[in-house]
Amino acid sequence: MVPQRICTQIVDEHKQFNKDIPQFMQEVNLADVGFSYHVVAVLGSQSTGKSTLLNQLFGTRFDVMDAGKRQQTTKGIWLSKAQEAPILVMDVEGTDGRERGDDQDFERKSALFSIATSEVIIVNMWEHQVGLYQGSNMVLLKTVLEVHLQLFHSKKERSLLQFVIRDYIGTTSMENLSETIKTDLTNVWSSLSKPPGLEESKITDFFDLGFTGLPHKILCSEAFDTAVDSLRARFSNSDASDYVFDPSYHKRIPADGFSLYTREIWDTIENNKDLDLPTQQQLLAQYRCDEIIAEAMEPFSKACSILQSEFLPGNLCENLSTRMQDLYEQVVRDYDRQAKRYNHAIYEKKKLELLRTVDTSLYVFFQAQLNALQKQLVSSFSGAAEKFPSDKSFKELSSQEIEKCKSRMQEEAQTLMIAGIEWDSTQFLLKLSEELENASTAICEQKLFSRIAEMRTDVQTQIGESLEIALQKPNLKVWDGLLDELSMHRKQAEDEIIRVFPFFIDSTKPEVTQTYIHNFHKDVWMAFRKKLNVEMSDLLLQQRLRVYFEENFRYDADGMPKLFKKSDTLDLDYRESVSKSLELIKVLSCVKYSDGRIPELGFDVKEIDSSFSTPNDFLTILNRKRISDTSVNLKRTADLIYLDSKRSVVSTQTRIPPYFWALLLVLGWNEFMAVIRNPFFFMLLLIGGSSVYILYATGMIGPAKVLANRAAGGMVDFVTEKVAESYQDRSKIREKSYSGENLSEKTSIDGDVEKAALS
Ligand SMILES: Nc1nc2c(ncn2[C@@H]2O[C@H](COP(=O)(O)OP(=O)(O)OP(=O)(O)O)[C@@H](O)[C@H]2O)c(=O)[nH]1
Repeated sequence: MVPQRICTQIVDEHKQFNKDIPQFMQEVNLADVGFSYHVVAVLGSQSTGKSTLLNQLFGTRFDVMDAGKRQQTTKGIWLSKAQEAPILVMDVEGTDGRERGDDQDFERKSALFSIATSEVIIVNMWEHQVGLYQGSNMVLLKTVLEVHLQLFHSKKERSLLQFVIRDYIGTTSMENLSETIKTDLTNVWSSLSKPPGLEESKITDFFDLGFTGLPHKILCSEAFDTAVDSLRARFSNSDASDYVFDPSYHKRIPADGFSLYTREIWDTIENNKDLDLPTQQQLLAQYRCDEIIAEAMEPFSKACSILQSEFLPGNLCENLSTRMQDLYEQVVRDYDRQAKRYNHAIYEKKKLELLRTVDTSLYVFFQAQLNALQKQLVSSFSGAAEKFPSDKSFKELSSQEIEKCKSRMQEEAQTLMIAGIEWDSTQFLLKLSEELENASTAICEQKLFSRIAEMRTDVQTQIGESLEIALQKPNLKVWDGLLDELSMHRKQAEDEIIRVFPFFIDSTKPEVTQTYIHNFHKDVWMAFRKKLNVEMSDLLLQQRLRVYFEENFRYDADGMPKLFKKSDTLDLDYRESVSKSLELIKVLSCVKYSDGRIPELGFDVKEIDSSFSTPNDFLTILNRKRISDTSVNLKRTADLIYLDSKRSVVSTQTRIPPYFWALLLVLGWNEFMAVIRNPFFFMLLLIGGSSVYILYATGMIGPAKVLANRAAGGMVDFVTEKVAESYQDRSKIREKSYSGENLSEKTSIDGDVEKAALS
């Protein structure tokens, strides 16, 4: 354990203030006692037993002069703590010291310092000094009191001047001695130059005066001890009637500010400035309050950092309200505990500053929490709004949901409010409201758009299919049906929009609905027009025109294929079909009714393209050049088809003339009848016919033909070989017989070979 330091030099003999006083205050356990301490100082001539008295009175251990010498012991101002009471005791260098000669600067400054900082000033003097102007320190007191009066008149602080008469013999009563001192003091006081308004003031307006006599310490030691004991009781027993520490004497400087306060006073005295104690106290209060705020803010800032680290972006922090309240209360408690003792106005002012800082720090969390909540509420609102039933008013459901979200926000803001701080949550509510409205509008529009897009897709799909079907087999009234169908779909969609809109949009604004209908018409028409461009591409158009031409040229009204027997019929049909096809090109070139009416678009074509001046421009598919090109191409295609048909007619007429069939019947009549009448041939014909039919029915006619061809080929080879062999044999016989052959035999063989070969 560190031994308690008994005393320290608060101001050394070189007038330097000790910087270790705060540490000293800690060591003597006075740093945290607040106002519960007292300050006593002793003034008096050198070697008048001041230190001896203090040591015996308060249990201090100030240096005491060796009895054999007569020289100064106490240098500067020493500070110690009374052994059994929270009293700071200052032992001040004696006045009139020969060591300093005529330099009275230090004794004046130390005396001023003692009066400015102490509640009780013990003025130590020998009995024989009483009545002496110099010896009783009256000169010093005059100077000190004059300055004191200048400084204290506004504050009206009081102190006790406790005169201790040493070596009091008792021959002169204490009353007489005290009266003498009072008279001297009054004289001194009256001779002071007083500040304006204090001309009539008395010394007793500022000082209480006390007088005590102490017997000779060495000669009457017992009496001395008894007198000191009774004097000590006056310093320690707060219940005693003559207790010296009247509350009005206290300088109202908390113990933790004692060092700073006394240093400031010493600096001011040392620099010969006017000692403005109230200002000093305010400065001290400001300084200390700032220090206390810094101390209180340290744990607060740490706790805020921890809290901040727990604050994940977008997430709500649990128990935030309680934690903020705790932080707030803690920092205020920490501040109040120490700062409350200082100048009240400064304390209040600094507290406001502290609260502002705390407010700003905590407001960040308040803001973050409400922002996170806002995000969550907007997100949950969007989720709920997406699922709103489509048969109920979106606006109504949305308003209800928005109100719920706002109430939740209000509730949270209220919960986060800290007692002592007023935060305005209006802006958060407004922002939330705005975000929710935006989200609501966006979802509403998106739902509406998707509903309209659905309708548009339906219409486009249906009309697209119809268009494809119609153009696959076009006719001269191809647009009539399509336009009627388009008109019907548009009407249905329009009715649906009028039915659905009030669920989403304020029904009191019909112009909004009309805008949507208008746009819908435009979109459908544009999609229809786009589809037309695809379906009326050159390739598809040529194909379709060719089909149309062929339909007219090669098929009759019932859809049956025509059999051209005469060229003149073919020519007539060709001319008619070409004419119809050219007319179809004209019909297809522009989307309008067959009676020439232009369909109602429902919008201005300039909205689509400013180059369009009339609906006709928008509805025209084939311009004049395309009509011309398409007509030329069609003519070429038609010509080819015509030539093909013509060739077919000619070949049919030239290949098998009808008389051939008649001749065949006449010439082959007998053979035909012979086959019919002969059962064997008839059976053979029947079997052969059936076989051919079966082969035909089973699709084996092809393979059978191949087999037959191969078999026939093999047979021909075989017969050819045999005939060749036979010719070789006969040549040999001819060579042998040389003669004996006749012409008739040769002719007969040749005929056989030829037959065989032929067969
Ligand atoms: N006659 C007399 N002498 C005393 C008394 N008390 C102390 N002394 C003696 O006076 C001398 C000075 O005592 P200190 O207590 O050192 O006096 P001081 O006033 O503190 O001296 P400085 O600090 O040097 O001014 C010592 O030798 C003491 O023994 C007393 O009551 N009467």
